[in-house]
Amino acid sequence: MAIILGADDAKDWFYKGEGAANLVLGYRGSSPALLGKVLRVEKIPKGSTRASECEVLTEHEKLVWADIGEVVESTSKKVVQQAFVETVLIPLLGAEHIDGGIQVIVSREFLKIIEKNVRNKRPVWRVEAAEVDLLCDSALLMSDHSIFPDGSCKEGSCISVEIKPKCGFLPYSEFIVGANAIKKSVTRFRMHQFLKLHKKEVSQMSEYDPLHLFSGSLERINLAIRSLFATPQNNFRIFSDGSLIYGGLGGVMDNTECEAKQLQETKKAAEDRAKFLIQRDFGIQLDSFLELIAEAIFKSGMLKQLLATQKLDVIDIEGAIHAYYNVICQPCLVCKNLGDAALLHRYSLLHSLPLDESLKIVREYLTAATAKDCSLMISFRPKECGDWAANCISLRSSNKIFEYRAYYIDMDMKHLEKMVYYYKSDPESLSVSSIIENCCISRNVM
Ligand SMILES: O=P(O)(O)O[C@@H]1[C@@H](OP(=O)(O)O)[C@H](OP(=O)(O)O)[C@H](O)[C@H](OP(=O)(O)O)[C@H]1OP(=O)(O)O
Ligand SMILES: Nc1ncnc2c1ncn2[C@@H]1O[C@H](COP(=O)(O)OP(=O)(O)OP(=O)(O)O)[C@@H](O)[C@H]1O
Ligand SMILES: [Zn+2]
Repeated sequence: MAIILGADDAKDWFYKGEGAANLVLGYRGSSPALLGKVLRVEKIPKGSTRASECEVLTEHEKLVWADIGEVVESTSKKVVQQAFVETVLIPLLGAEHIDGGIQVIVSREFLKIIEKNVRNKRPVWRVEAAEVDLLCDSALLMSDHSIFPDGSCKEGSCISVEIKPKCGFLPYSEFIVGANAIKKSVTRFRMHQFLKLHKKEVSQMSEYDPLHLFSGSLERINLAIRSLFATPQNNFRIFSDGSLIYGGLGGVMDNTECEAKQLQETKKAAEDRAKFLIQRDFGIQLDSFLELIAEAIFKSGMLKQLLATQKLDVIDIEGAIHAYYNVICQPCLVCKNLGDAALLHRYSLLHSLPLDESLKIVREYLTAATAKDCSLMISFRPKECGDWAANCISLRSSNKIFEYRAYYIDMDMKHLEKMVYYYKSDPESLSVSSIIENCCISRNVM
C-alpha cells in the first residue's frame, strides 16, 4: 500500500540533518514500515519562484539523458532521479552500496508543520538560504544508514561515520589554459578551502587531502581519516545510535563568528565525548576507531569505483563547457570573449564534434559531478559471535572484530544549467588560491 504522510504524521519526524538541497528527517513513531527510515525532503532557495514539483527535464536535458529510457518523457522529476540512479549510477558504482529509496506522498500540511517544527534545529545560515519546498508532493523514504537495519543493535552498540570525500584526482586536460595550470597540481578541494577561508565560511584550512583518501593505500587512507577528524568541516561526522556526536549538524562545524577560544572549547568537548562513547561502546581508543574506518574504506573498494566515476570528467570544465554550448545550440560565450587564436583553434575542435559526442561529454561531466559531491555513510557494530562474513574487520590494534555496512548517499542528478556555474566558479577559487599560494610561497609558510 502506498505510504501517504499527512498533517497528523508530522509529529513523528525529527530533524536529522541537511545539505544545500535537502532536509533529512528521522522517524520516532511506531509504524513498522517507517521504523529505521529517514525522509529526504526537498528545499528551495528562499525567494525562488521555481516550482520544483513541476520542473522535469528541459528539452536539452532530455537529449543528454536520452539513454535512460522513456523516463525522459516522464512528468515527474522523482521518476527521472530514480532512473538516473538505476541506469547511470548503479552500473558504475555497483548496486551493493546504493539505496535508491522510494518516493512517498506528502501533503502540503505535513511539509508546513515539518518546516515549523525543525526551524530552530537548523543552522541559521541554512534557514536563511533555503526553505522546505511546499510545492513538492512527494519525498524520498530511505533506510537510515547511521544505524543497523535489523533492530538487533542493542542501545549503545552502533557507531557510524559520514564522509564527503569530494574530488579525488587532479585534472590533466589539454583544454586547461596556462593561466589556470595551478589546477593540475593543487586539488579543487584545497583551492575551495582557500576560497572558503577568504569568505570566512571556515575558520581554518582543512587538513584533509582527498588524494590521500582516494590513493588506494591503507597508510594514506589512515592519514586522510585522521585529518578529517582533526578538521571535520562538512566532510566528516560521527553518529552514535543514529545521533550526531561529532562534526557539524547540517553544515560546516566551524562558526567563524565564534571566538577562536570558544570554538576550540566546543571542538574539544565534542572530541572528548566521541572518545568516551567509542571507548564505552566499542571498548577501543579513538585511534583504533579511525583505523577501523580506514580499513572499512579500503576493504569495501567503494572509493575505487567512486574515483573511476569522477574521472568521467576527462576534459575538465574548460573543455566540457564548449560541448555544453554545442548541446544547447547557442554561440559559445567562452569562445566569443576569447582573443587568443591558438586557444580558439583548440576549442574549435570541440565545436566541430558531432552532437552525440558533445552529448556524451556533457552527460559524463554531469555524472562525474554527482560522484564528486556524494557522501559515504559507514556504520559499525562489534561482532560478538557467529560466522566471519565478508563485511567484517579484525582490528589488529585491539584484537576485536567489527561488522560494517557502507552506503553512498546524495546521488542527485546535477542540472545541465549548472555547467555555466561550474565554469564561472572556477576562476574565483583559482584567483584566490593562486594569490594566497604565491604569497605563502614567497613567505615560505606552506
Ligand atoms: O561546488 P562545490 O564543490 O563547492 O560543491 C557544492 C557543495 O559545497 P562543498 O564545497 O562540498 O561545501 C555544497 O555543499 P554545502 O552546501 O557547502 O554543504 C552542495 O553539496 C552543492 O551541491 P547542490 O547545490 O546540492 O547540488 C555542491 O555543488 P556541486 O559543485 O556538487 O554542484
Ligand atoms: N539515508 C540516510 N541515513 C542517515 N542519514 C542521512 C541519510 N541521507 C542523508 N542523511 C543525513 O542528512 C544530511 C543531508 O543529506 P544529503 O547529503 O542527502 O543532503 P543534500 O542537500 O542533498 O546535500 P548536498 O549539500 O551535498 O547537496 C547528510 O549529511 C546526512 O547526515
Ligand atoms: Zn567554445
